[in-house]
Amino acid sequence: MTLSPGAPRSGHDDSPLSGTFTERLEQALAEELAEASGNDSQLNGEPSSRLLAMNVSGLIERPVSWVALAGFMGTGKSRIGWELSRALALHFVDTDKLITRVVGKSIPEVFASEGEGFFRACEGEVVQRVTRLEHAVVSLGGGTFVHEENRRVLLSRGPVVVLWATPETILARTRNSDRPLLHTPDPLSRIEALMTEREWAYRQGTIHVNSDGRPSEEIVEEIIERLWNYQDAVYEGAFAGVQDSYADSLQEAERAAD
Ligand SMILES: Nc1ncnc2c1ncn2[C@@H]1O[C@H](COP(=O)(O)OP(=O)(O)OP(=O)(O)O)[C@@H](O)[C@H]1O
Ligand SMILES: O=C(O)C1=C[C@@H](O)[C@@H](O)[C@H](O)C1
Ligand SMILES: [Mg+2]
Repeated sequence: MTLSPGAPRSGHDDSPLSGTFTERLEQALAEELAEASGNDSQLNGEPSSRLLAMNVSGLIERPVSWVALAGFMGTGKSRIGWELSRALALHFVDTDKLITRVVGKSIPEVFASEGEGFFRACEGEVVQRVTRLEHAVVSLGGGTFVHEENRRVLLSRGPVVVLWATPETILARTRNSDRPLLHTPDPLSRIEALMTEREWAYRQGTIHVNSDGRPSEEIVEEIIERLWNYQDAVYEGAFAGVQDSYADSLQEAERAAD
């Protein structure tokens, strides 16, 4: 192992990056944000919906300025997250991509050479960092939200949208891909077993959206609508809280005057 999250790097490796994990993370994050903000080509030539958040008067109106996407592999976190970030005119960060940039290896290579534990430690560091960002859509890895501390940090930062799909859809979307946990002779059974193991954790998300058999634009639209509802509820709750404390202080003042 040439790099440990949170600790100085030792030895030599072939990555163009250098320094401690934290330094490399900062550099990778800067590169990632710069690349994503200047690059709409990930939409495969489709017109950018980047300005959807801008109303006729030119003001940006969005329900939230930070949101994370969680869920099982292949539910569409990376793709939908990117499209959502364009629609809300927010930065986009994909934690899997960020880790591969920091470590200088693909995810299967990291699993093979450093082990899954190392990858999970990287995820923990990255979660701590991306929850300090402003104006961002953060797409997580499939296992990130399963870890309790990650869940706690993410849910205290902002809404976490969980995408869902059936095992069959997940299999179709991840077939021939490089997800190391699905490198098995019977990936469908592996997906079903992992899903059963993890479902309770995904259920802790703020908003749940089905991604099965639906075009990405429809999913993005539903997420935005649900985020507006979420924001309304947050405001109403906060306003009710203000009203409650105002009523309490009035009662207190009345009692004091008696
Ligand atoms: N709504 C959709 N309809 C059709 N294909 C989709 C949809 N959403 C995602 N895909 C495709 O499915 C594949 C997997 O999607 P994506 O990489 O976004 O999943 P993910 O949730 O980020 O997976 P991982 O947890 O492994 O990172 C990609 O090829 C993507 O283009
Ligand atoms: O579900 C998981 O545990 C994973 C999902 C991917 O996003 C990657 O983070 C990695 O392949 C592990
Ligand atoms: Mg992804």
